[in-house]
Amino acid sequence: MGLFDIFKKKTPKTDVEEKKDTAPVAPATEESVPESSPEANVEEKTDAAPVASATEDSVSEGSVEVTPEVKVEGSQAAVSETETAAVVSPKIEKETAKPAAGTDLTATENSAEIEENSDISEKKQPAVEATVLDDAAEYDAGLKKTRHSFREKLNGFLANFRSVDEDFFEDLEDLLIQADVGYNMALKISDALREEVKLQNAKSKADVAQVIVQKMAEIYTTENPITKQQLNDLDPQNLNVILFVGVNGAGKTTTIGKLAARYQAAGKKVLLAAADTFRAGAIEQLQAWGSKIGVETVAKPAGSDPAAVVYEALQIAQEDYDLLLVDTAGRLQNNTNLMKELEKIKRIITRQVATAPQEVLLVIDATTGQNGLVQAKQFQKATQVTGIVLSKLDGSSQGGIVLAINEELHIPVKLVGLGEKVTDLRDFDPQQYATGLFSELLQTE
Ligand SMILES: Nc1nc2c(ncn2[C@@H]2O[C@H](COP(=O)(O)OP(=O)(O)OP(=O)(O)O)[C@@H](O)[C@H]2O)c(=O)[nH]1
Repeated sequence: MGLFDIFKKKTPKTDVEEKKDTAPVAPATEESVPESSPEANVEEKTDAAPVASATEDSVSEGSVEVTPEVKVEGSQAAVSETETAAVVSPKIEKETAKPAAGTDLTATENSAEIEENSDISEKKQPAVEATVLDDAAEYDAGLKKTRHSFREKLNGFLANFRSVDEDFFEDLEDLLIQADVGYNMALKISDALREEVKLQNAKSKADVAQVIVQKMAEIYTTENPITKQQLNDLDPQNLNVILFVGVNGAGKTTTIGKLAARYQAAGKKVLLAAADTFRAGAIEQLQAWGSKIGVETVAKPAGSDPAAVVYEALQIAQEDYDLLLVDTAGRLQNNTNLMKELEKIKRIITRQVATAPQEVLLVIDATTGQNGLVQAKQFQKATQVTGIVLSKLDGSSQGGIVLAINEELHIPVKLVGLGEKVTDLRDFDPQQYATGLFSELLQTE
């Protein structure tokens, strides 16, 4: 089979409009520091080793209210005036939540108020409406911008072509760096191309162009250890938890919505936890996604301790759910606080369910280029990321980021976001990715 055989017949493309999240970020005040929240005072009954922060040992508070039918009451917990209940929205039909063994949960008065203030719980659950493209068509459409940008760069590069000499390879390295593959990867590709050009005795501009594109496609599909790595299968014995981390606006909430819809369509019972209590509007955004796809969301008011949200969500999820997806803050007062908070959330999850989180997914915005790699290294230290979600590939003009991630982070890209619709999430498939990037170039050369 020749290299060209990997390129299948192209399918019609769709344009995807890029939209930026403009929600304001809460001011970085002491009062808004979740770790210093006065809310937590129900003790976790656990044998686990003590942990750093005071609130971590007392993460749960107040009551868990499953709107509106089920109200779980406990009695022993002391509840301060500032405590608030977690709400689960949208409305659910059957009783699902009972306190986990050893956890005391007390009803509070202001849970009703939260419910009243939440327009989310009043919303209907419309069916998911997006048209589903097949994977190849989705990759093709989603990578349109990247493809065009690479073609332009390549054409610009080839316009100056005279002969295959040292200058040629230096310029080629620049081209690859501009395409975001990273410096080391650019050198590797350039070396591989040196060999290939010699091997194929490519001398004319057209021949050389063909070799470049062929080799690039090959690097994505065969030569590079980019393997098709999907999300771990759900564990049927234990609650599955996927923790989402990443900077503000990377696409965490959107990815959670898309992934929840996917699992739900596969017959899994999914619960969302709104643990980004820091950014104004983040909770409502997740609830809106939940409402849209008919999946319940556990939330507390803005400024609550995120660990408490996760704790209560775990209690509910352990009773009756297959999967809990946890949204986290992308920004706190500073990076140290953020990383500490993520570590704490992760420890709480593992303490409740020893096998969880089964996945820690770092969402990287493909349009942020090499900055994404710097962020990734920080998150990796705090949470041992198991996979990357590369969001907004449809809005990126530099497709090389996939190679850079592979080369520098050694964390598999597991999912890609190819648009804003609920169906615009795909398992990362290097072959379809390469096809989406280079097919047109090969056809037109
Ligand atoms: N075009 C495109 N837009 C996306 C994609 N994924 C997310 N977005 C958009 O990116 C913006 C930010 O996404 P969010 O999901 O809110 O990002 P976040 O990481 O949860 O942000 P914070 O809550 O601020 O931490 C939104 O406008 C999304 O619609 C994608 O794959 N393609």
